[in-house]
Amino acid sequence: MNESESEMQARLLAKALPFMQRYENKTIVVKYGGHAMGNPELGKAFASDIALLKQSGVNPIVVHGGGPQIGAMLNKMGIESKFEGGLRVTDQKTVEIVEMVLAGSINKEIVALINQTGEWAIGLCGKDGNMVFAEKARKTVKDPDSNIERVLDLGFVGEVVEVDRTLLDLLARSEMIPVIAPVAPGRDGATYNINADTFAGAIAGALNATRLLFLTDVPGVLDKNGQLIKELSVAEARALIADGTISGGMIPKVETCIDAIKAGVQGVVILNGKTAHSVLLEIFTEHGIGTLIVP
Ligand SMILES: Nc1ncnc2c1ncn2[C@@H]1O[C@H](COP(=O)(O)OP(=O)(O)O)[C@@H](O)[C@H]1O
Ligand SMILES: CC(=O)N[C@@H](CCC(=O)OP(=O)(O)O)C(=O)O
Repeated sequence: MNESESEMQARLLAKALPFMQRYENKTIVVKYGGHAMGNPELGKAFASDIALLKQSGVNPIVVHGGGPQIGAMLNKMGIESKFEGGLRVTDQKTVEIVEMVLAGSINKEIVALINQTGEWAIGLCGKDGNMVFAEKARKTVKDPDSNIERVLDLGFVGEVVEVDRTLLDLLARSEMIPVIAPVAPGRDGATYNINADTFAGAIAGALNATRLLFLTDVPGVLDKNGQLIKELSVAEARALIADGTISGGMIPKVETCIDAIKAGVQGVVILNGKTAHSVLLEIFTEHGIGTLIVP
């Protein structure tokens, strides 16, 4: 017989009880990616996990993406998505749509899901409470043939330059769970589109978070035989990038993990967002389910 959602929740909850005090009063930043959002049942399970963290005395902060959803909206408006080095080339029209989708519909969808559990979520972006300031990203790429470095003009793609903890510290002492979209203003008055992984890393670093979780579409970092690696030091993670075991989209993700650890996060976990209740299974079980990266 298939287990119902409520039966599954009850079973996981019983297992979680012994571990619930481990992260009391600790900050856990969870990056919820656009690909993990597609399935309504998974979305509900995610919201109930975040609610349970809050009820257990943890300070959960959700940072979300929405790349595929931005792509779909741009498509509707007849605008083509273009990426360079994994980042969306963002002109003025595009940044308006990015803000509308990320800080608008997606942000409110996640807030509503968490609120449906009976908890209180509040939707924000970097602009709210002067939380995050960005500046134009300065990215370069190396031409593989000539080896010449080229500066990329990505338009309104930003890098975080400043995080002010005031609002997040205030919310940590309240009933509210912050849900943050990776959009931030520049000191120049422009609005910047920031990669959600990078944004989550900057927030977690500024708060010296105990854990930063990256929900993705694989169980974690896999070794050469496709087996999950349970724990990695920064040095081991770098070695896996250098020898090609870590490739593609996993490279910037692991690099973001390393940057977050350098910025003061105690441990970063890459885990499968497509597993129901993955947050609960990571935080409230003895060994977690993903790859833990530590200093
Ligand atoms: N060693 C590795 N372990 C796990 N995934 C890897 C590895 N090397 C490359 N990848 C790829 O990285 C992908 C995750 O990166 P990405 O698609 O950018 O994540 P997201 O869209 O969730 O931000 C995986 O789906 C996998 O194809
Ligand atoms: C600069 C840049 O590329 N920004 C991303 C922001 C959203 C994001 O990162 O969403 P996921 O986590 O779902 O990929 C974008 O425009 O798609």
